[in-house]
Amino acid sequence: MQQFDLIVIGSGPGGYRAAVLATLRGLNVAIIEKADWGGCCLNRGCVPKKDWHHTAQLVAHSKDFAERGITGTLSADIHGAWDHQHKVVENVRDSYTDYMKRLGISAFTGSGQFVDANTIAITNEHISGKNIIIATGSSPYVPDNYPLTAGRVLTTDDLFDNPPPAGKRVAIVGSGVIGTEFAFILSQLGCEVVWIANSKPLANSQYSAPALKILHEALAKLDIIPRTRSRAQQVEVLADGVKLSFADGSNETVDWVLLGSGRRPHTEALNAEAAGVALDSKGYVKVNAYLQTSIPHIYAIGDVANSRMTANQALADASVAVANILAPKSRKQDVAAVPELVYSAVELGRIGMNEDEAEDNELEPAVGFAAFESNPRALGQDDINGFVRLIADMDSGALLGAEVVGAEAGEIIHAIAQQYGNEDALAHFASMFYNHPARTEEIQNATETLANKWGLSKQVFGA
Ligand SMILES: Cc1cc2nc3c(=O)[nH]c(=O)nc-3n(C[C@H](O)[C@H](O)[C@H](O)COP(=O)(O)OP(=O)(O)OC[C@H]3O[C@@H](n4cnc5c(N)ncnc54)[C@H](O)[C@@H]3O)c2cc1C
Ligand SMILES: NC(=O)c1ccc[n+]([C@@H]2O[C@H](COP(=O)([O-])OP(=O)(O)OC[C@H]3O[C@@H](n4cnc5c(N)ncnc54)[C@H](O)[C@@H]3O)[C@@H](O)[C@H]2O)c1
Repeated sequence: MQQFDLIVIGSGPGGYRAAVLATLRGLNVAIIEKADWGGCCLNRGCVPKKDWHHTAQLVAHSKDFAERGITGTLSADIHGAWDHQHKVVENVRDSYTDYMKRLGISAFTGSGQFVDANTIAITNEHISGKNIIIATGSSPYVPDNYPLTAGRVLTTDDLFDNPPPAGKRVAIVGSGVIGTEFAFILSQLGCEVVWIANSKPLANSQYSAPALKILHEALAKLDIIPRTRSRAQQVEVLADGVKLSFADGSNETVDWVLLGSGRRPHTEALNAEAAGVALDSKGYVKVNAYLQTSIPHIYAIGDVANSRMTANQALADASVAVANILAPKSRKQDVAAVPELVYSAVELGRIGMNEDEAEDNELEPAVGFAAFESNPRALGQDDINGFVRLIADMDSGALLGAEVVGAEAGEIIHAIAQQYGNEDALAHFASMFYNHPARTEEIQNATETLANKWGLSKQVFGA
């Protein structure tokens, strides 16, 4: 039986990152994948979604092209967009597998199953590990009344696994992150979107009221048919479409349905009980602050262990787990320090606490604010929606959290994330040198409002 310092089960962002990092730090590593290398994020999540988001943005921005002296009309084709993301995904997957090979990581194809706390069975063989990381991700949740049907009722996994179905009228179900992102994306890719949502977009998120206002206004300008505060009671797959019936007697007939109804941790066929690994009541693998499961040398990371199901979290978890394998209990997970992003009609990013959480922690939040509406870069891009908002503690001047709304929020957030947790974050934002004109300059402007309007001059500019 082959012996390894570390066996990683699952090759999504969590598992892949853990395997690479552990190898770079000198461990002898095996990784097991039962489906596509790269997991949900690469094959059916972040990577193809961002490819489509870019296409959707090009279409959305083209409405302002005439003002820039660019003439002609643009139209989008979801099938062409699907082909594009497919090529990008294949390209990234090749580079992932090639890098693992070059690093000498032992890659096993098949389903990994615990035999005991150190042994994993894969199809016809057993391997043994001193440490094991469970990184088996999540699967889409399909409500009972939605009959999954090829070409008619789809999860996002189905949408990226096969070319899109025929027909332009699409019902999107759910107002969480997937619903909010795909309502925008599909509406720009030539679909007629009927959005079936129980609440307003991202109503259950930590984003502030000003952030949600900008998002809701931007979505309201699109040709989306909203069915807010409604849930389909009955869903019938017909020969030529899908009929959704509602409690008030009304109905909608569409060509196909896309579900954004949540995801569930994936532990199916893992046989976790053979190793003594405990799950919680919702099916997540139970972990402590060091990401150890109930068996100390077995760790769990990413979607399978954390209800904050993002690639960013899985990547962060991988660093924490590997640090603790190398030096036991040396690094705690800090969920608040991991940025979260949403890619819709506007980009939204956040990190740390919002004002409510700050108050719940008996802190007094001060808000530094700078909008993109007068930012020269944003004006030149015809895209002035959004702002940078910094939440600081009135007493200490510590940076408690931040929000970036608008174009490139997913890049700008890094300048803030880099300083999150540093005592002198505000002084750093005020004194660092910026590229001009750039959207990131609004971090400096927001910091200066903390000095001017909230009396944090000493913390921002020094004595
Ligand atoms: C449509 C969509 C868009 C998204 N966009 C973003 C985004 O923009 N930003 C972001 O941060 N997050 C995004 N996410 C979330 C992100 O994809 C997940 O949080 C992330 O992939 C979780 O990583 P993971 O490593 O925990 O698991 P996964 O990526 O789910 O990978 C787990 C892997 O383990 C394998 N596996 C499972 N069981 C076994 C077993 N027993 N043996 C062997 N292999 C096994 C699976 O086949 C899978 O490949 C998106 C998700 C979706 C669905
Ligand atoms: N940008 C990102 O980081 C990103 C992008 C996409 C997905 N994800 C992650 O993937 C996971 C899944 O996303 P999601 O949007 O599907 O989940 P979600 O939990 O954010 O939203 C689920 C939605 O489905 C609705 N819903 C639940 N049960 C239903 C039912 N029976 N009938 C109708 N509607 C129902 C809920 O009301 C809610 O609106 C999330 O954890 C999310 O964080 C992250």
